[in-house]
Amino acid sequence: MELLTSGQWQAWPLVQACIKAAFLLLGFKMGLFFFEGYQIRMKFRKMKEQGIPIAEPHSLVWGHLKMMVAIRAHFPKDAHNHYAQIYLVQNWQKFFPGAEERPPIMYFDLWPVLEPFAFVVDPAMCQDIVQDRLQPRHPQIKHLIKYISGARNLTGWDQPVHTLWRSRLNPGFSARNLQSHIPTFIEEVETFVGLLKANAPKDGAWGEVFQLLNLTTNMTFDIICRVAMNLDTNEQRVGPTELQNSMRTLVRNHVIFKNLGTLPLRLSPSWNLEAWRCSRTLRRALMPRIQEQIGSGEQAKTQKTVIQLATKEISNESSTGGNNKQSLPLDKKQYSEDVLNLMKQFLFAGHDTTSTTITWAFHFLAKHPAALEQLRTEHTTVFGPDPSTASAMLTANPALLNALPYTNAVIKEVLRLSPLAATIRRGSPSFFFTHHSAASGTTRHYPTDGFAVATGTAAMHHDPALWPRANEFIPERYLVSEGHELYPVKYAWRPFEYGPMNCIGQDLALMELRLVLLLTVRELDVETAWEEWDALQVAGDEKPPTINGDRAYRTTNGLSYPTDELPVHVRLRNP
Ligand code: HEM
Repeated sequence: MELLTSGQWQAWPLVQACIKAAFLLLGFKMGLFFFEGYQIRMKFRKMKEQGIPIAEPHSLVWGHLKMMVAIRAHFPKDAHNHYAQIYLVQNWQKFFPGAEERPPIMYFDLWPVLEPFAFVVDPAMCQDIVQDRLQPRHPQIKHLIKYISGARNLTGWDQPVHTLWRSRLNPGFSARNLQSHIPTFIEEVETFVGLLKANAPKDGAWGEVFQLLNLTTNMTFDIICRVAMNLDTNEQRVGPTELQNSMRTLVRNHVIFKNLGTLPLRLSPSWNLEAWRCSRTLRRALMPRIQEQIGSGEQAKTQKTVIQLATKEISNESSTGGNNKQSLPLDKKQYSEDVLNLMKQFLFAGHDTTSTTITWAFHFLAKHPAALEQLRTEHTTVFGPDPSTASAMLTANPALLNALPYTNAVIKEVLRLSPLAATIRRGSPSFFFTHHSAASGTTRHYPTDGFAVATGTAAMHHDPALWPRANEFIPERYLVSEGHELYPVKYAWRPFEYGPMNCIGQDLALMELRLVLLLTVRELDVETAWEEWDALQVAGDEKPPTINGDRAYRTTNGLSYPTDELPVHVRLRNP
């Protein structure tokens, strides 16, 4: 007993010292944390003193946090942050009193929630950072995909590894290879049209309301699985499979920034377990097919998959000794792991994006009957009056899909008004933007050191200085000649970004969109059906939220799903 007491007594100073050290360490860390915050606030002050436009109000305590909260209060809680960007660019005079023109960059001090952000809203300056003086992606954008695809993927790699992998993967996404997949596209889109028709009564009346995003997602998932690795999961008929469920769980819950707000999630064991479980399901479903496809690199004669073509590129690199391509020594196990990560990235980027855009296309067309009529007229002119012959004509002559200028213009306008993504690049001490102001005749340098530099695509796409009648749906913008007031400013349209890290899947997405419109709009009317939908929801006194009077707005769900995944009803046009 005595021994125990004396043992406790001896240990006590050590325990005390440890507690003291822990408190000291915590205090030191807290000190560093607040010092970092103070430095950031002061940096903004200094920039303002140097004449760089800084949005107001900027306070020493809150930075721009209060301003952002006030802007967000204009919109429903689940509205995408694109609306805050658009609000800023359309009301810039409020935030930059005294400025002669809309600043080309908007700097935001959101510490401690996010690191300092620089939103570039000038198309030429965006080009500078993504193309002319290409800067690497910022860790935040790499973090977005981390829980789906790890660190080794096209978003994770910097130069020169990125360049090498792009050259291996580009053939699979080339227009030529995609054309060879036209029969696959047609088959999947016809299934989609069949499922839409199943929701339309035979007598030409409107059918029951349903959520369109579910059908578009199944279709785009089927297409990307087949094009990338010849995997036919048949989500449209038998889905959602475990594979798609796991991918959708990851997209819904695990595509997050690394910031203070997401810290509780990132520390949560159940959240991490969910990510791990989904990744395990994806590996089990995809790896056997990947290994099979790597082994059959040379075999497929027509309709080559992305994996087969990448493997072929690699064998060409080895046979030419890797020459000027900075080829990496190929470790087969590592190669399969890299391909797995890439396939997960393609499945993610290749289904959610296009499916969301398709829902927006139907939304805008339903609201603009004149544009819808013109679209139908173009399809009839090119493919003849009988809609049921379009698929056969296209199979015989895939180039017809490129002969639809109005359809293209509609898709471009949909992507302008509802862009999905942008890029974030790393700022650096040596990278300054230079901008000449036509209003003041002055040239100014804008710093990027310590900033996450984002292209403000949603803001630019709605900027009245770049797009006359910016909020209106006008496909004709892309059809007028240079000199016309609607003629687009160069590089102002950037839904797929530009430069060596632009969207690898843009041709695939555009083909899917064209084909869906071609095979749908002459067969069916697709209309949003909010009244029916709202009547089915749990009744409450609160009126459902809207933006600019519209029930359909971009939400924070997925990449920017429309509200309630766009409830629609459909009817046959030729019952
Ligand atoms: C409407 C549809 C789509 C939109 C709006 C879109 C948009 C974008 C944007 C803006 C980027 C650039 C991000 C950055 O620079 O950080 C990007 C990159 C990427 N997209 Fe898409 N995308 C679409 C469809 C697709 C499809 C169908 C695929 C198919 C696999 C795909 C795969 C990718 C990949 C892999 C990257 C990274 C490219 C690289 O780093 O080299 N996307 N996309």
